[in-house]
Amino acid sequence: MRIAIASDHAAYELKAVLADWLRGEGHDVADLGTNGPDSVDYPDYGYRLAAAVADGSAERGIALCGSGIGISISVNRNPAVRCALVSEPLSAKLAREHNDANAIAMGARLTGIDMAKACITAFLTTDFAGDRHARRVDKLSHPPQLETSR
Ligand SMILES: O=C(CO)[C@H](O)[C@H](O)[C@H](O)COP(=O)(O)O
Repeated sequence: MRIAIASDHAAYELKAVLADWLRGEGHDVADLGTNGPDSVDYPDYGYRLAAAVADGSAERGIALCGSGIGISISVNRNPAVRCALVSEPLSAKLAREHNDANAIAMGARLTGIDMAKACITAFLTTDFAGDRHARRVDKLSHPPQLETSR
């Protein structure tokens, strides 16, 4: 599978471990940075990851920061991406089955390597269940217009 992976400085070491592991599993991995400990801003990497998923160059995205929160928020600013913040495999499985998530986010300061691998395995091997969930996911692409303040 074509997978894009990106992180801020808080998660670059976890990203490197996961990218190597995914390549060893036979996946085509695009590492979108960052690649060192220098402090960077998670939205820059979240937006980059989201663009790769949205334009189809990646089928799935994996976003990492210290908690997973900031980068998941930034990835989800792209309307073509449904990014689930997960910390255990059942959530990753449900994100696929019920939400057709095309990205997951995790926190390197909260989630260890083995747990991150278990989440990714569930994310990559679970199909979308469709049916009633398809109706709901479709609504995510058509949010109501928000009233503008006067
Ligand atoms: O966005 C986050 C929290 O919501 C991430 O955990 C960031 O990695 C974190 O904020 C970075 O913090 P730092 O003190 O600049 O390393």
